[in-house]
Amino acid sequence: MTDLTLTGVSRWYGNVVAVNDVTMSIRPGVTGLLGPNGAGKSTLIAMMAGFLAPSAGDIRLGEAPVWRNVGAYRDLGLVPEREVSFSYLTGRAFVQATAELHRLADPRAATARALAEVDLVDAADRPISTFSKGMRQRAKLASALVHEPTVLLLDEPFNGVDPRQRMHLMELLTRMGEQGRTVLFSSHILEEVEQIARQIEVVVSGRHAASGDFGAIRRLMTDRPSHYVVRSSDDRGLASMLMGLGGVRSVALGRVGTGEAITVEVTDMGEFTLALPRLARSAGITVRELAPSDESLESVFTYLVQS
Ligand SMILES: Nc1ncnc2c1ncn2[C@@H]1O[C@H](COP(=O)(O)OP(=O)(O)OP(=O)(O)O)[C@@H](O)[C@H]1O
Repeated sequence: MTDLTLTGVSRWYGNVVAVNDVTMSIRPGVTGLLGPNGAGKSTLIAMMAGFLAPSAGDIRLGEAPVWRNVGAYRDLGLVPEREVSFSYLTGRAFVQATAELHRLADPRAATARALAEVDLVDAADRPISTFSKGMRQRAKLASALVHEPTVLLLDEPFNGVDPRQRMHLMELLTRMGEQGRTVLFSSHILEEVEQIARQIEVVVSGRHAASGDFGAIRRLMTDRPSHYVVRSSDDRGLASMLMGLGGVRSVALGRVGTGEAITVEVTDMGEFTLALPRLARSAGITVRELAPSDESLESVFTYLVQS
């Protein structure tokens, strides 16, 4: 019942394909949705929460579709990235308004329980405008939890939150996962995801690029050969030298995109990206471009090692 299943989900805005044919399952426990800015994380989360219709494909909570299904909304809680618009409200009034919107039997009691759950009881009667960023995130979390959803979706919950509050928020999410909830949060920072997510789903350029625990994703990235496109002041000279370089499996010269370039298949990208500039410099060749040649796991790996 608490599994969220996405099948062939795409979403486009005019000509922009924000999410491209994503199929994945989110299970109980904490899952991290990792990807660089603009990867499509917010769009995916809005669709999973039933706030945005997929342009194609299907999202289900258990057996039930989430789009236009009031029953599914009762099981879903969303912590959006944007700030609370009504920050003149107290934390309590804000959370209670959500409880009333859900038509809960006892909105006051539900509000008190949600505020206690996120540790916001002492500050609950202050306006949200006086809260720190971390406290505002917790107020949004209380509002998302007030109807006790089984699935909790959080869009960049750690953005701008100071380290102490971040730890606090991480503990809260871990606890929610341990309670058997399905918790999914997005982030563009690997170490955040690594710290609390049992499962990591990587999205890059709208595509589902990798899935697994942190170790599995690392292995996936490093075990397979990667392809690079290299452009330089002397492609022919550089290509012949690259053939003798450790970790290089094949070298080809030819047309790539709008011009000539070297395409290199490497088995050890770490060694290759260190050795290439040295080799070029020793021969007086200028490297103009070094880029992964496709949009899939290579670029994810480049992204992962950069962050
Ligand atoms: N309402 C919209 N209209 C047009 N394009 C949009 C809209 N919302 C998102 N996009 C585009 O869709 C792509 C994915 O955006 P999205 O916000 O889902 O990514 P993201 O991974 O959440 O990024 P960020 O971390 O920067 O918020 C981007 O290219 C973005 O510019």
